[in-house]
Amino acid sequence: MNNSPERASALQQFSALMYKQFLLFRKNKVVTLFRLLTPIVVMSIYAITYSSINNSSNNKFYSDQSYPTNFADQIKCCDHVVGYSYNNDPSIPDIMPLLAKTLDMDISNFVPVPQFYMTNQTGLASDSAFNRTIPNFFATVFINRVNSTQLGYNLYYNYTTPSNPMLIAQSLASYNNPVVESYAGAIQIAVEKALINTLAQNPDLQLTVRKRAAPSALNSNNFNKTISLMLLQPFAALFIYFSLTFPTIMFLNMRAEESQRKIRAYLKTFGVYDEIYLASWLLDGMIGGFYSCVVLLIFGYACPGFDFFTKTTPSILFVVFMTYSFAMNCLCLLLGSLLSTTKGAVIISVVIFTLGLFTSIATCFIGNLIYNVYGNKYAPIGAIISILPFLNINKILTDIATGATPSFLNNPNINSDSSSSGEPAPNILYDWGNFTSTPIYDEPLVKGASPISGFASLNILFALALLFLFLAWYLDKVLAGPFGGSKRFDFLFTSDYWTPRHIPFSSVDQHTLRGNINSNDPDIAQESQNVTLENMSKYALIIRNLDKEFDGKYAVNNLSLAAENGKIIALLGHNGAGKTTTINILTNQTNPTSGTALIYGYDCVNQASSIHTLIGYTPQFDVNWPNFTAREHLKIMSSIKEKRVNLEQDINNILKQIRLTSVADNIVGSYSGGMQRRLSCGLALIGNPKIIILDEPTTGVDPANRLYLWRLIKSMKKDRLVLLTTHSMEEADALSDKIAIMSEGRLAAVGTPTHLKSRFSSGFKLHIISSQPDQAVNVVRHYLPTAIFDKSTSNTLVFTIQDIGNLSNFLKYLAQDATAQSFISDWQIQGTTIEDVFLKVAHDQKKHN
Ligand SMILES: Nc1ncnc2c1ncn2[C@@H]1O[C@H](COP(=O)(O)OP(=O)(O)OP(=O)(O)O)[C@@H](O)[C@H]1O
Repeated sequence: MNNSPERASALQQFSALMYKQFLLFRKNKVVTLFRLLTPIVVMSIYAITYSSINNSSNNKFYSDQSYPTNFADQIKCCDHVVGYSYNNDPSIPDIMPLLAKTLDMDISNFVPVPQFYMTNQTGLASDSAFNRTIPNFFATVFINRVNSTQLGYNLYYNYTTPSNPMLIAQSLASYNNPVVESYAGAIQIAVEKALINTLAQNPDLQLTVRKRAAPSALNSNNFNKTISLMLLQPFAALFIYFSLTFPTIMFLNMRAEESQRKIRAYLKTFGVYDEIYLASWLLDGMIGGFYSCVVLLIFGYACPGFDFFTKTTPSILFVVFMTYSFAMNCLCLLLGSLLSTTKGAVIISVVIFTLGLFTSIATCFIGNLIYNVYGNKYAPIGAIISILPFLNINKILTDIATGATPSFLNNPNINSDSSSSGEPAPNILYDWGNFTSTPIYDEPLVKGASPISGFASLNILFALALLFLFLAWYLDKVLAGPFGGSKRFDFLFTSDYWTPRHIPFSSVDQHTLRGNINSNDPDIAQESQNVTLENMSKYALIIRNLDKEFDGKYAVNNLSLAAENGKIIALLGHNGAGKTTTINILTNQTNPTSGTALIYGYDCVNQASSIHTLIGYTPQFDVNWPNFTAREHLKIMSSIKEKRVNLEQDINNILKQIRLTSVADNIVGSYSGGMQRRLSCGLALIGNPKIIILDEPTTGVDPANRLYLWRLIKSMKKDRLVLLTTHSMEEADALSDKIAIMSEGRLAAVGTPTHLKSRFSSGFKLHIISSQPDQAVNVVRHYLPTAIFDKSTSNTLVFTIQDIGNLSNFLKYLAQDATAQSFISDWQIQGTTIEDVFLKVAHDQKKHN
């Protein structure tokens, strides 16, 4: 074919498919938001949780609360408010008035308690302050002189004071009642002031007291670190798993949706390279993976509490995250080749995610106990973990977490050493050396196991990713799609795959003609003879002895057919007659069991790449992306199909032909059924194909749109062959130059509409509407004695007239005789229709079988 369009290059197809991925990203807002926001939201939750736990260790209460002063009024529950006791140092009694003054209280509220409690403070705490077996105090102060320059004191207070309603309410609120403690804090400060004034021997000495975090075990140097380690070690890996896995699950659903909408199969008819199709999805997934990886690293290094990141060599994390993303994307592509529905994808997604999540949670809690599954009696579990990426990642994350954030949960030695020695902790605890060695674990807990290094697990992950990718590619070619099977399962071992066979015309003639089942039918016998070498150049389409068997049943049975350029050929047949299967063979969506189909001399099986540029195809159903516009559809499909020169101009021409120019930039989901059908026909026009195949182009279309489509189809046949299937006999009659009727996969009749009508003509049909049917029958019998009475419905009578010899006399009678007009109100004579031919052929076939 000199003027056949040039197939699009792999690069052009790739950029067209990436444009499609970009549109999916831009237009599927919900999925895109999930993919973009998941890592941000998940890591934010971690960071917020971390900082709130971390901040809670700073003592909020002591740092910003101001203390009350008028104690006497407020602590009415207590008889004496403050009890005190002191040893015999004479200066100590002077402290109490100072104390009362600072607290703005009457000295009568200060009551001495027996010396006994001074030596048995535990007893005092329980008896006085808590059980109140002695007069009711809010607080009790014990003061004693340690030496000439030091005064010591103890303060006990009661935070369950019951008789004051205010305090009851407060004490119910919490054990460490902050309000009660604020009074105690005020008393403490007052005691400190009084002691200092006493020691300084200056009662007027002004002191400013700053409240700082209370000395507490909670504020030891180690605490923040311990909390963060406790938190990080068990849960950081879980958050990372979630951030990396969830977006790939969304990715799987997008890919499955393309199969469900049959877009994948449709793209094949445009000649898309399978490898390019997979590559476009893979790149999309990897961009998503890279994005998640960057978000994780930004959070890890920018937010406090991510020792998992800051103590690990960054390149390890980058490589791990990207490899996992690669493996998951490849797994999703494999599942995408296996699954044909989004429902299936959702079910698989839930299983994957739940399994991975449980494993992640389990590894967070059991820590390095997970290593028990390597090399001892649990080894089969280890093998399963290794071959499923969403489980394997949890093992790798545990390797890193154990090394980078050694908490006491997993590795008490490392933790306690670094905190108590006072030496600064090293910046990186987990480097490539650690990553390539056996992970750190507790010997007693991991007995008899030999855990593989994180790097070894990563290698397994990578190798599996490659295997998944290969299987995705292989199954995409081999598995039965919506139009039947594609390649043989052993196609890789056939020479045709590696060195495609170009069938020369001459070889076709050497095929032995098999006797057609209807070979005694002259038209069919002639059709079989047409497909010979001499006639080969005359025909655009040659189908010769074509068979397609599904599970032992022939969908196409020994079909031979030829059609010329510049014509419309209609394939008719009942449901299941084999029309669509024939089309699927011609469009290289399924392989024939035997036989040959040639389009302009190119073999539909072995020269698929040429076939795809020669044909334009409209499937039985509208295949489209509902969120894309007509212009976007045409742009993508054009760039996939042929080498582009004037893309915009060609698109505008097609839009004009299918009358969608004014709505070209509206999304296809908003189109009516007729408009979508027009777009499907427009997609068949892409690349000025030499043969256009339309599978039921007007099914479900309203009369106005159907008329328009008829005009379009008629205009399509200029300089090309149009092959259409239809269930509308009227359509076949109006449009086609040749009709082939199929029955049970076989050719049952073939010829021009006129030829078929005359060959299968059963005569003319006479329809009479009469108020006196009996009289009408008598009149017909009189004028047309050979007419056969077919049927009567209500007052309509139908006759078949084979001998038209006396017809003119009868017509004269009907037109001129007044009596005739008195009981025959209307009449019509109709020639044989294609519907009559079809029914006759079907009837004959039934008889024959
Ligand atoms: N992938 C397949 N697997 C098994 N059987 C199939 C497959 N595709 C088609 N068939 C069978 O082959 C026969 C022909 O089907 P085909 O779809 O070609 O008929 P058709 O003439 O196009 O029917 P319709 O007018 O309903 O579209 C039917 O019996 C059908 O069930």
